[in-house]
Amino acid sequence: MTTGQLSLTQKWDELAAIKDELAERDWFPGTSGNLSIKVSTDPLTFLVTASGKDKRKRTSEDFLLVGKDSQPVQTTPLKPSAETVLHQRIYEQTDAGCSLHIHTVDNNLISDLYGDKGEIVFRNQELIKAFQIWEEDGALTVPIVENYADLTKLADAVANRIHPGIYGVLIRNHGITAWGRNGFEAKKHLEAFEFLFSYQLKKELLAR
Ligand SMILES: CSCCC(=O)C(=O)COP(=O)(O)O
Ligand SMILES: [Zn+2]
Repeated sequence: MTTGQLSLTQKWDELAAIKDELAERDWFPGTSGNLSIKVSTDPLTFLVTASGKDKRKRTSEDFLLVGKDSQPVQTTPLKPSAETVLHQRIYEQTDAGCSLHIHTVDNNLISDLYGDKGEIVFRNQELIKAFQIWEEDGALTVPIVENYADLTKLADAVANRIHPGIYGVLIRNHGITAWGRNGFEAKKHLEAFEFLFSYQLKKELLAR
């Protein structure tokens, strides 16, 4: 086995373990969601989930390796996730090593309730420290974009909202894509986002 193959196997196993953990949380309803992990930077290659699979199951066909143009690097019967181009743009614009996309009731509700504002901002929440925000008056912004059917347009909309300090973008009535420098950090960010969304929804319900 070459060093390249070893690294690919390690990345595969890392992404498979993350997929299992997110599945445990029931974060892949109806085959939704897609995950990726960067394998090389120059040229850009990353493992991404195959499209339309039940992401709760672990199989040898869960992921495939794609390149900069979101196309498979080798001939394969597998189709990359329909949303692979979003992962590609995130790797191109950030130092992300892993990108995670899930649909939950909480992230969909937040994306719709705050969609007209174009963002939701969290303050006075201990969990924003998961994003390295340590100041007492610190704030975490999560941009919200419309759910364009044209995936290139959607990827452009997401890419346009990526700036320093942004670690995830909500897609209205669709889901969230969150990233981090590696699998651990991407999952930490995703879990923190979902906690904050759930808190906000419960707070708003209690206030009614
Ligand atoms: C059934 S969910 C609709 C597609 C989607 O939004 C998604 O996250 C899953 O698409 P994929 O091609 O990655 O399976
Ligand atoms: Zn999706």
